Amino acid sequence: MSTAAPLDAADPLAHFRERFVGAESDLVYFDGNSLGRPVAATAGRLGAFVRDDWGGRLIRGWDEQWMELPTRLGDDLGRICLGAAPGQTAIGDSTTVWLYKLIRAAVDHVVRTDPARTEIVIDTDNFPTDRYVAEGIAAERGLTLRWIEVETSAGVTADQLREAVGERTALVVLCHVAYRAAWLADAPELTRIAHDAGALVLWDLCHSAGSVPVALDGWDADLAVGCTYKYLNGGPGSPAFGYVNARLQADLTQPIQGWMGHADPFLMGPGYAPAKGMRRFISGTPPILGMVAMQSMLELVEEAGIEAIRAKSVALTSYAVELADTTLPAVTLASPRDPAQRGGHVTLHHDRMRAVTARLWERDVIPDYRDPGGLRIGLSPLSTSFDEVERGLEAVATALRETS
Ligand SMILES: Cc1ncc(COP(=O)(O)O)c(C=O)c1O
Ligand SMILES: Nc1c(O)cccc1C(=O)C[C@H](N)C(=O)O
Repeated sequence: MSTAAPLDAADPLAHFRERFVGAESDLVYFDGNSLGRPVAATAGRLGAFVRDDWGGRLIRGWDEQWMELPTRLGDDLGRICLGAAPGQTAIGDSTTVWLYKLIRAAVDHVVRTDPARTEIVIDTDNFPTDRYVAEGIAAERGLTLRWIEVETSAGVTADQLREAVGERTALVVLCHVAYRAAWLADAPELTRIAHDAGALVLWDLCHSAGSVPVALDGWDADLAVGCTYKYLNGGPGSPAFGYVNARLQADLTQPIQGWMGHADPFLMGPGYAPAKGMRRFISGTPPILGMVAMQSMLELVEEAGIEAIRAKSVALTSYAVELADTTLPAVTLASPRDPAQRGGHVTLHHDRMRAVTARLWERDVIPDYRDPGGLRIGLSPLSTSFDEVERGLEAVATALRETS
């Protein structure tokens, strides 16, 4: 007997599902934490943009609205998902490029004011691009990386960070939700620890923006980055966002000083002079087309409310854990059992999960696989039903049996 049906019947957000492309099909989508489904309204919105804005306004669109879109939409994102007051968030580039710009800007500022601060603290299970960018900047600026060793099923704890930071620390780079195990960091506490040591902290919000409430101003975070193609459903390669706390903006110089970050881009004068505020962190022409789709999702997130979205996310991941416990005895949970320590996905471990994932994809059940032996179940709260979770875990049980 289905245990999902009463959960779907009682779910106050269940009706949002029909507002996504493909939700009517039998496909089970467990990868909303890698690429969110399109919002149905996006097709019309893109068509209207091509016809009316791009096609109708042509280059006038820049003066009329596009120049301001990176910061206007950034403010919307800040209000709806990030707990960030206006003037601190901008959209553009990729997460990787934002990481480069903001890490470089931060360490240069700290080293300028205190040359003894020559270390970037980062954990071994941080997302590869974060680690690689930090390595590159350390080599470029003669800094050292101090690694916090983290198990693949956990994240950085307060004790670990306290031990790692000190008088040498310039910057701490952390993920709010770990990409492998979904460990949810205690961001306010970890931010406080970094600040007590005199360091700045950068939060990677890729796996939390749109799924887990974030309070950048409340945490007193310094910097943050994140993508918009996961829980913000902006589409493949949609532009990322960067946040710089207002109290730091005037002190930071970002390294890609392009014309769009200039105080007066159309002056086209001889030297670079950075714009005031968040605009100085923009480099080249903003990717306007790439910002169209995420607007549909931001509207849905605002309508549902990020706290209600988190409540559904906790219910979905808890249901997945419960089904795994009862129907997959050979599988171990690689994510925190306590929902307060878990983000929006659940990782189940078994040595055969790579083969299981391949089988599932052939059957229109789409999780993803991350070494070592992790089947990742990403549950996008507005587009995922409990029924989908139940059918997906039944398919995992079948595939595990077949591969034994
Ligand atoms: C935590 C985290 N940081 C960064 C990225 C990727 O950055 P980019 O969009 O630049 O590829 C991802 C996912 O791809 C991620 O999960
Ligand atoms: N960004 C991705 C891509 O361009 C291709 C394939 C997957 C991705 C992802 O988003 C992976 C994801 N960030 C992860 O947590 O593993």
